[in-house]
Amino acid sequence: MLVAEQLTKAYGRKTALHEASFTLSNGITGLLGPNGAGKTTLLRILSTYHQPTTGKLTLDGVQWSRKNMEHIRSLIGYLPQHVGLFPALTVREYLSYIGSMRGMDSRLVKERTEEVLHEVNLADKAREQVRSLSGGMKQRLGIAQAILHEPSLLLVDEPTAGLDPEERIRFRNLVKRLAFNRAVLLSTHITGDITMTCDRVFLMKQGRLEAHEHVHSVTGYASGRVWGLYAGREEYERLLGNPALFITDAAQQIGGGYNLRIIAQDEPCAGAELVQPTLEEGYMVWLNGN
Ligand SMILES: Nc1ncnc2c1ncn2[C@@H]1O[C@H](COP(=O)(O)OP(=O)(O)OP(=O)(O)O)[C@@H](O)[C@H]1O
Repeated sequence: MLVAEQLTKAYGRKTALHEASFTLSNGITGLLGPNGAGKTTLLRILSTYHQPTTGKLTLDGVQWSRKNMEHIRSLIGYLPQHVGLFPALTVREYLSYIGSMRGMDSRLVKERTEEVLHEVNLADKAREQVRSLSGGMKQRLGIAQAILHEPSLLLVDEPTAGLDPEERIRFRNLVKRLAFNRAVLLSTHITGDITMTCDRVFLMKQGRLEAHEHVHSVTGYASGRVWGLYAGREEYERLLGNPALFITDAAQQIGGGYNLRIIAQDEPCAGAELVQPTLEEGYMVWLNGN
């Protein structure tokens, strides 16, 4: 378990993270926030890449310090937004290289390489060059390098951006499986990834972190404010022009009309009915401070 107390990070005069306190236990915690909210800063601190300006971190009972950083690093796996994958190596060579760079025993590297190749479903690609892999396979190889040393904390930064739907689902299931016996922090802009995989959610805005024990409590921000309505083209256009409304979905129906979902304080027009909000709608209400 990771315990963070009052973590702050300043880049010169810019405070990118303000006194964040939270715990991470087994399972997946989603990290959601707009561009510039401080998500990558937080992940870089937790991956030991950056030092916090102030604050305290404890992982599996061990308090972080310069002296025990090597031990702490052995407990953490990190898949950054852009992972350097050495295109000319084969998949197996790449994992062996990462293992030896981490100072793992060579027999253990061999053993773990075969295990993780199966875990991420790349065993049949072991002899292929990294450059020949698809985007989704590269992301799975990124996860393989992150779990090679069996970390208890796995940090994943925007893993499914750019993946096709099948690879996205495959990736979600992989991370879900990995979270049975470790804590995973998953930063993403895709609310669907969080709804499908996460137990808890951290919301971040302007460097401030708000921890939610359940995805439902974020959804709750939009409770009583999301309206469903079937509208014809003209009415849809009229509603689009109303700045007090926020249309979150407009699925076109076979008859030519639209099934709209609208965030609004009050009934946006006659016939609209309150509907169950989604995580995305709860997040939008939270983000705009309503
Ligand atoms: N090395 C740095 N030096 C100065 N400011 C930085 C540095 N890294 C990040 N920042 C600033 O800190 C803030 C948080 O940035 P960060 O990259 O952590 O946000 P983010 O939530 O990950 O954004 P995105 O979703 O766009 O990746 C931003 O205002 C950014 O400009």
